[in-house]
Parts: sequence; C-alpha cells; structure tokens
Amino acid sequence: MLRVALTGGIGAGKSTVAAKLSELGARVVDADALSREVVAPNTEGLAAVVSRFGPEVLDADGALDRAALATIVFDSPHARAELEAIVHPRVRARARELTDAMPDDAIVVQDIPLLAETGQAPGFHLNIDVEAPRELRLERLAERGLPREDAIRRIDAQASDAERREVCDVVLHNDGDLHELEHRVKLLWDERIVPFAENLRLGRYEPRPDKLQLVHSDPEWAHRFEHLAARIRRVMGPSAVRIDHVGSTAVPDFPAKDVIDIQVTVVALPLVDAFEDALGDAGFFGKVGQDTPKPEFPSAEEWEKRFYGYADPGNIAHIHFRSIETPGQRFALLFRDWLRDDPQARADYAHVKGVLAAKFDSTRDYTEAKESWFSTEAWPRANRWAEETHWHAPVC
Ligand SMILES: CC(C)(COP(=O)(O)OP(=O)(O)OC[C@H]1O[C@@H](n2cnc3c(N)ncnc32)[C@H](O)[C@@H]1O)[C@@H](O)C(=O)NCCC(=O)NCCS
Ligand SMILES: Nc1ncnc2c1ncn2[C@@H]1O[C@H](COP(=O)(O)OP(=O)(O)OP(=O)(O)O)[C@@H](O)[C@H]1O
Repeated sequence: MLRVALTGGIGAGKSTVAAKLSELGARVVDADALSREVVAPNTEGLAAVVSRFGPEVLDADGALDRAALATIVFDSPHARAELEAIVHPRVRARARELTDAMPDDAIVVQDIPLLAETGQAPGFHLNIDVEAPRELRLERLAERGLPREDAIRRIDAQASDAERREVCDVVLHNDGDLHELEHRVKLLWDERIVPFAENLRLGRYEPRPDKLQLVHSDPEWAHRFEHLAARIRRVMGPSAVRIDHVGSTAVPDFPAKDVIDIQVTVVALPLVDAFEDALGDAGFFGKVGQDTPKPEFPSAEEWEKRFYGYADPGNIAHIHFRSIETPGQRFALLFRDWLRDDPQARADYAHVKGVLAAKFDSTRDYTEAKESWFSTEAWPRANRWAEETHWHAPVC
C-alpha cells in the first residue's frame, strides 16, 4: 500500500487535487470529513466538545454549530489546541480503520490540512503540498462563502508555506486554472505515484539510471536526505545510532549523480536484518553489500554492509547500513568532510569524475573505474588530512 499525504493551506486546492487523484484511482481519506464524522450528533466526540465548550456550541437540532465553535477556536490557540486534542486522536483512529480495510495494493491519499503541524509526514511514503498565493486563496475562500477576516484568521492559525514545503517531497503549484492543476496532478500520478506503488508492490527499490548523468548541485538534495532520514528514524528509532548524508550530494556546490547517499550506523549488521520488514513497509528494500577492502584493512568481513534503496522514482537513494567502528563507516564520513574542507580534493575528484564520465556511458562501469581512485588516492590523502586536522566523526 502506497501511503500518500496531501496537505496545503486552507483554500490552496487540496480537496480539488484529492478529487482528481480519486478519479485516477486513488483511495482518498479526508481528514476534514472525518473531523465532522467524529463530532456528529450522538457521538462521544460531540459529548467531549460540549463538555469542554458548553452547550452554546450546539445548534437548535443538537448538532455542532461549526461557525460558533470556529469563532471560539480561531481566536484562541489554547482553545484550538483543546479542540484538536479531542478531534485529532479520533480522526487518526478512523483514518487507520479505513486504511487498514483497504487492499494491499491500494494507493491511499490522506488529505491532511495539518500535516506539518502534527509531524505526521515521516509516516507517509510521499508527502504532497498544494500551494497557491495567499490572495488567490482568500479570493477562492470568499467565493466559497468564507468571510475574508475569518479566512485570514485561519490562514494565520496554520503552518506557513515554508513549513509545509520543509516536510513535503512534492509541491503542486495551484496558481493557474483548474485545467493546469489537473494536468500537473495527472503528470505526478503517471510519472511518480503509480511507479512508486508498483515498486512497493514488487518489493524493489528504484535503481539509479544506468545512463550516467552528473548534474550540478541541487538544493533539494539536503531536503531529500532529511525526508528519508526522518522515515528511517521513524522505523528504527535509536537502533539507528546515527544517520548521515554522505557522498557527493552531501558536498555543497559539487557535481553528482542525482542519487542521495545515506549512511546509517548500527551497532551490528544483523540488527538491520531484524528491521527488514518494517523498512520494506516504509519503502526501503535491500540486500547484503560489500565495500572494497582497503590495503590497511584487507579482510572483506570488515567491509560488509547492508545496501538498501528507496522505492520512490522521484527520490532515488542508496542507504548504506554499516557497523559502528568499522573502517567503511569511518571512511564515508571522513571522505565527505575531506571534500567539504579541501578545495584541492574537490577539484581532483571532480576532474576524475569528469574524465570517467567522458569515458564511460554506463553508471556501473563509471562506478567501478572510480574504485581505483578511491584506493590509491582518496583513501591515503583523506587519512593524511584527518591526521593533520585531528578530524573526528562529527557529532550527529
Ligand atoms: C473549528 C471547526 C469546527 C470549524 O469547522 P468548519 O466547517 O468551519 O471548517 P472545516 O472543518 O471544514 O475546516 C476547513 C479548513 O479549516 C482549516 N482548519 C480546520 N481546523 C483547523 C485547525 N485546528 N488549525 C488550523 N486550521 C484548521 C483547514 O484548512 C480545514 O481544511 C473545524 O474546523 C474543527 O473542528 N477544527 C478542529 C479539528 C481540526 O483540526 N481539523 C483539521 C483536520 S483534522
Ligand atoms: N486552480 C483553480 N482554479 C479555480 N478554482 C480553484 C482552483 N483550485 C481550487 N479552486 C477552488 O477554490 C476553492 C478551494 O479549493 P479547495 O477546496 O480544493 O481547497 P482546500 O485546500 O481543500 O481548502 P480547505 O483547506 O478549506 O479544505 C474551491 O471552491 C475550489 O473549487
């Protein structure tokens, strides 16, 4: 089951995107609809609301007077937090019931207005933020009958666009007409959501492109690392002793393949195997891996690792699980910090990559050819740099 979260500020277009995704075959769970259901007449949720806010939030028929309650809670963060404490747990319980009842190969889209505010993003394989300019949102809400000052109060009670972008993998801009929005949703569905769901169903990660492409440094790389690290941390907790962004994408302004390299340090590799199912459920699939032994450490055993990939075709990533205190675990951090610190190291490595990229068309051949530079050049020079600078693995 591919679990997708859909968020966005009020009036940004979440419901419109959700409707289009439903048309394309997604199963939509709408938090707003559930937040009405759990406080419907004769529910214990409504009783809890009345007990906290008094009968004045009921209308003549004994149903919740939503406008009256909105006036109270959008004027007081404390009152809003108390209402959320009543509604949110019930909404999440209902959402879990609904998704648990869905087929394993379903693409489930949860429309969650408060995704950023509630820290739920790492529990989803893909987080989508629908964005529209504030003024346009106010106009749309006015057309929907929400007075401007009420809409402003709600917008100001929510996370900012920047905070939503921080936790989301995709931003869907909804500043055009409906046709443009629907086109963007269809493109995302065909090019990312469906292949992502297929990879999950088959239990496979998205392979790096065989055709070698070195691209310029992308500011999104740090975001992509953070999103993946949060998902791994949610699965493994303290068993992931540290999670580091390593490799070329972790070096500012440095060319790299568009593949995020992550090192997860564990106390012992069999621990990773114990998390195999939970990692798979989160979209990470892998196998036993082996780094190339270096002269000072000839034993292949010291270079064993677990090599995982992520199933998202829009966020290709290699996860290297290594045991703490092994030469490979140390070298991944040392190599990154040497590149970050030493301009000559960056120039030499960029030159080698450029020469090899001109020579080899396939990523595999390129990677294998790079190995000799690692053993003869990078390994001795990085270790010399470590001694000269008294380098130690930075605190994570
Ligand atoms: C205050 C209530 C009764 C007002 O009802 P009303 O019908 O006017 O709004 P509705 O529920 O349809 O929400 C419309 C939009 O308001 C915004 N909104 C709703 N609740 C909140 C909140 N707690 N914080 C920030 N924005 C909110 C969202 O963008 C939502 O999509 C209602 O919003 C509510 O119960 N909110 C608390 C529960 C909640 O947090 N719901 C959000 C989804 S879980
Ligand atoms: N691109 C667009 N062009 C014109 N109207 C739009 C567009 N996108 C959304 N709308 C309209 O704007 C209003 C708000 O959109 P929508 O309900 O999808 O926002 P929302 O993010 O779900 O809001 P809420 O947070 O209140 O649920 C709706 O009436 C919708 O039909």
